[in-house]
Amino acid sequence: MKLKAVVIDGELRVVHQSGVQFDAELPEFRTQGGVHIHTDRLTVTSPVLMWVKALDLLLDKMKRAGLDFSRVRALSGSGQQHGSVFWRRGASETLKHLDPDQDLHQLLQDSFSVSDSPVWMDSSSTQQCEDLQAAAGGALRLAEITGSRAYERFTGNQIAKLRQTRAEEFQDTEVRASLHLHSSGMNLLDIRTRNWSEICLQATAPHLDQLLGAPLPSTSVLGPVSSYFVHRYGFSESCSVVAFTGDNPASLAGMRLQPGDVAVSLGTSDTVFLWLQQPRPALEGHVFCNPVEQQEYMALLCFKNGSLTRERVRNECAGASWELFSAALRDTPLGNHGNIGFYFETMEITPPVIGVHRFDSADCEVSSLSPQVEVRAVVEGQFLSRRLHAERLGYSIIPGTRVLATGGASSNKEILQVLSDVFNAPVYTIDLSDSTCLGSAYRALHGLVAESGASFVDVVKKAPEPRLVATPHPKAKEVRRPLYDDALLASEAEPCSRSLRQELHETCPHNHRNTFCSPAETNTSVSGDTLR
Ligand SMILES: Nc1ncnc2c1ncn2[C@@H]1O[C@H](COP(=O)(O)OP(=O)(O)O)[C@@H](O)[C@H]1O
Ligand SMILES: O=C(CO)[C@@H](O)[C@H](O)COP(=O)(O)O
Repeated sequence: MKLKAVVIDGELRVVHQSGVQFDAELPEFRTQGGVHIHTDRLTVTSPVLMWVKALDLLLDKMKRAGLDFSRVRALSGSGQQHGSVFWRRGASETLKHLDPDQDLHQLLQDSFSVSDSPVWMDSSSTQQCEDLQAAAGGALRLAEITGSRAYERFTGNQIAKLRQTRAEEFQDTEVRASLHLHSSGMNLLDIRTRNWSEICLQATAPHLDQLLGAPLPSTSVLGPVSSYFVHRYGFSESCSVVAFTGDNPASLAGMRLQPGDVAVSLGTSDTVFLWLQQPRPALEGHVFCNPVEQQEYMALLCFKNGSLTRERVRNECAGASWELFSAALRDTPLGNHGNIGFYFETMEITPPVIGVHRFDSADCEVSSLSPQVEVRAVVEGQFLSRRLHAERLGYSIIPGTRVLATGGASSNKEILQVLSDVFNAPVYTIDLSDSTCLGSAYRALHGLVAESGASFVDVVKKAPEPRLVATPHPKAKEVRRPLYDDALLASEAEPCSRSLRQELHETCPHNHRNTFCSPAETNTSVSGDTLR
């Protein structure tokens, strides 16, 4: 987990990159993977001052590297979606008078009413989610309004939890705002009107709209950069700040998604997302407002047990080395001789289940697999699940489909080969594994000209095309069927958790037990006009 920056020039070339790793460079906050997992295993937070201090360190690094801040014409950014920051009363006054001789983390040390910000991995607001769904007329109705049923990590439910469980801190809070401005991940925004939903506001906290302010289009220029950054780092007074967004929407911009593409982000979380023209919210997954086309949308699935699970298996089965992890993938065959696993080490988001289950080639649940087989089992199991859920969301893999991979693990060729084989489609990457940062830079550039009507596509047309990095093995198609069969068989095996079995079984609307329904049969393929 890092705070990262990318600077591009007018030709869209990357001219500077820097990063600050939370665990290693800010050890005083004692985080693991940038977070604290609390003893209930549901509450997951990050120290808010760690993020502020990381910004100090990042800007200092950029300055030391000789970046001429005075040439930066616009900046934008993105953050993990759903990280909630609670400012203390008086913070807006403090922000107006920042002394450029001091670090931000010193200046802002008393400016937050909650020192541990709930992050995207938090699952502790189930009660508030249930209350919100009841107030909205049910989970599906809430999904129709906000694009998602109630999710624990969404900011609205975190605000409701703070109000109910820590009334004093809530009263001491001045502006309740997510660190980023991607409002559709809050369970508060009506994704069609693009304004706050009255029902959701009322159910979350009275008069919340007055505290949140009006939601803004994502191309909005918020104003010039603060005088603190002008004096401390030498930014130009005319440098524009363009509205920030969530990391996944920024990544959609950075990869310049095209019709029929599916993006698979392998960051801390694994996410799968698509460009949508018409929202079709469902009980699973999310529909967000599109970050680059104001009238359009994006669909997203989020999987919590992604990189951290692969890391755990790497540490236990591959001597903590990605090279050995990759070698294990190279040395084991596609399909893993029928060995497969489901690794939901913490409460998963998609599907909402917990537990680790390994199955051998005879579909018997086993307590362990050999190290190499375990490595392939985790990666195949994860990608199998990503594909199953993407198809449920309406995604169909057709000739010409590209899988665009991004995020830290997309630098691993062997992992991308498994992705290509399981999706039976070619995998592409962009040169920078950090499409979120690149997308934020592209959005900053677009923000400068959006008012004059220039489209995002036009602004970024000179950007380099994604590179082909993996094509499916000729046998991928044949192997895919037993893979899916395995998944469905596994779903029937004892003592697999009931909800997991149900979850996998529901994948097939025809109630087939031991065979996988082809996408054509499922009647959920996306028509040409739903994908851009
Ligand atoms: N060579 C590699 N093989 C597989 N995974 C990797 C490799 N290098 C980094 N990663 C994974 O990438 C993850 C970080 O991805 P990143 O996109 O930087 O995350 P975030 O944006 O969430 O901070 C780490 O958790 C790590 O497990
Ligand atoms: O919760 C979600 C998406 O809804 C996550 O995707 C977070 O946005 C965290 O992203 P990474 O840190 O894994 O990129």
